[in-house]
Amino acid sequence: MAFDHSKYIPFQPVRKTDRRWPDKVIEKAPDWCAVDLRDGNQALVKPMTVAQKQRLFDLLVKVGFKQIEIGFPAASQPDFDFCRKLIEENRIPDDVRIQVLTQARPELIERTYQALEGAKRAIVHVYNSTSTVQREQVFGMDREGIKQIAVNGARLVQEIAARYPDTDWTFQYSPESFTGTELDYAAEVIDAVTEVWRPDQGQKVIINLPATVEMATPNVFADQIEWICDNIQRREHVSISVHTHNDRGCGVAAGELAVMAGADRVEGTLMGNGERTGNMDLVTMAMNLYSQGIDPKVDMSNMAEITDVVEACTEISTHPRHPYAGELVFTAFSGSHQDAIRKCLAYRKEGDKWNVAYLPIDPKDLGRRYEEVVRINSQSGKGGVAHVLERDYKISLPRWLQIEFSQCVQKEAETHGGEIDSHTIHRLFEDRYLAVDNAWRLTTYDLHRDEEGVNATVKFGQPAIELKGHGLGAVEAVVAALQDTYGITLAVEAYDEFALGEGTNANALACIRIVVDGEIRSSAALAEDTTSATLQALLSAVGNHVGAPESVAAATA
Ligand SMILES: CC(=O)SCCNC(=O)CCNC(=O)[C@H](O)C(C)(C)COP(=O)(O)OP(=O)(O)OC[C@H]1O[C@@H](n2cnc3c(N)ncnc32)[C@H](O)[C@@H]1OP(=O)(O)O
Ligand SMILES: CC(C)C(=O)C(=O)O
Repeated sequence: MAFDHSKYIPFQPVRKTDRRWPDKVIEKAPDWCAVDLRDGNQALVKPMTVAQKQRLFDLLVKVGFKQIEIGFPAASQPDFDFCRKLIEENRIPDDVRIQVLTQARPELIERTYQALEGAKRAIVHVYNSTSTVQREQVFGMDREGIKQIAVNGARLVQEIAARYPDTDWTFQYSPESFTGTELDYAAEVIDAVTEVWRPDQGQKVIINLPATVEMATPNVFADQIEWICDNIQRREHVSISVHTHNDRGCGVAAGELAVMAGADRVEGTLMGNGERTGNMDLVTMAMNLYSQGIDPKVDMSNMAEITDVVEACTEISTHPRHPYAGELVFTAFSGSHQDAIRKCLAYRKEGDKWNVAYLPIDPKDLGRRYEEVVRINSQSGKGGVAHVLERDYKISLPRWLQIEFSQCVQKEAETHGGEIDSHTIHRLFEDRYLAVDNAWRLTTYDLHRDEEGVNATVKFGQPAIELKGHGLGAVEAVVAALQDTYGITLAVEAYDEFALGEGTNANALACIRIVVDGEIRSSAALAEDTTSATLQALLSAVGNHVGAPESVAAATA
């Protein structure tokens, strides 16, 4: 059997009885390090050109990242050239520290420093694999041998740095494949490295703990981080960094739980590009903090620019459901969601804290528009349809007409499939309710009130027909005239008038529902004033039932 789960070994949980991280709450942003130009780049089908790297670097600086891993200069000429370009062309702002990666191999470390010559400040990041699988199967070495690679690398990093005293150096060590490494052994290697570097004597040191491959649930990673923080020497003198991958889809969760467990720093990439299923997504984690009222210390307000640049440099498109960044992440198609969003937005007052159902953050904060929040398809309801007409055409519908019209929109959506845009919704409304048959087009009206009510005269159609009637109000008077003239029974079930907002040609909208000879007819009309709109809506509704006015009048006579 090819699909055989029994060939996999379950991950062993960390034996821990003093777990504190589950009760912690993140209250401030960690130090961020963007590794798009290194881990992101090494995972691309087409690694970035120097020009693409420059564009992405400039974006990372603009967004506010202060530590940026720019590549693996000893591994490829473009990475080396890019490092030289940044330094020689003085393109690194004073508050930004570039970071470069190297394996713990002498020739690579030498070349790394050549790439960094002249840098004002830099992080040299050296790594070697420490996991059981790598020790046994890749390096064929025991624990001591692997530790020696780390220690030799650390020594060389320190020695060569001393040749460049004008640069402000930070050293970073990663026990690569940390998640597959026994914790006591990881601590032993880290201690051996910090014994060389002596952060307690003033050297800036970062110990980066990678989930090179995400192997367990994020709580297990948090246990590993808390354990290391509790058990390494010189903890208070080093910055503990994490670098998570997304193999199980929990890269961000692991990063967040690791911060709860004591990590000071988080490495990741914009939109999570990186090896296999990607790196920890900086956009998501930063925006998760933001949505909790925590300053993420990076500015994601121009999300369109972030996605544009990342897409252009990685040649990977953004998933429409990508948290905070995807095209559809602030869009509701479902009727009940649309209804709740519409009501919450209407309820909200200037200066209120954000508390809108179905929208974890205000889309405007990321440069998005409320227009894209409600979009209509066959899953939508009356609230959404009403919202679109209000938003785009300043047309407010009474509840009874929202119910009726949304069924018409839904039928259209079901017939054609997919989305119905706002223009089509408006056209459907016009065709179904606003269209006026010339034979029933109101030309003039005259209303006189006396003690017994209103005497109404209406003229409509071409050639003009004039009707007179009497009633308690204008509508009742015209209803009476129509009943008498056409021999119909007519009752008005509902009618509503609205003054229209700015930006429309008419000033008033009237909506009416009548029962004529036992049948329901609804209509609406736009006009200069509410009385004209109401009378026109009434004539149109009657016309829908009666047909050509003269012939019926003649037949009745
Ligand atoms: C988890 C990560 O993301 S780590 C970053 C990984 N990034 C990359 O691999 C991209 C850049 N790498 C490269 O371009 C190349 O691998 C290079 C230039 C670094 C090295 O290239 P080469 O030496 O030609 O080949 P290769 O990578 O296969 O070398 C592996 C050798 O390095 C050793 N090695 C691997 N990692 C390390 C390390 N961190 N420290 C010391 N030695 C190491 C291996 O044991 C192997 O040794 P062997 O040749 O005796 O078997
Ligand atoms: C070099 C290290 C930090 C790495 O990229 C990883 O382990 O994923």
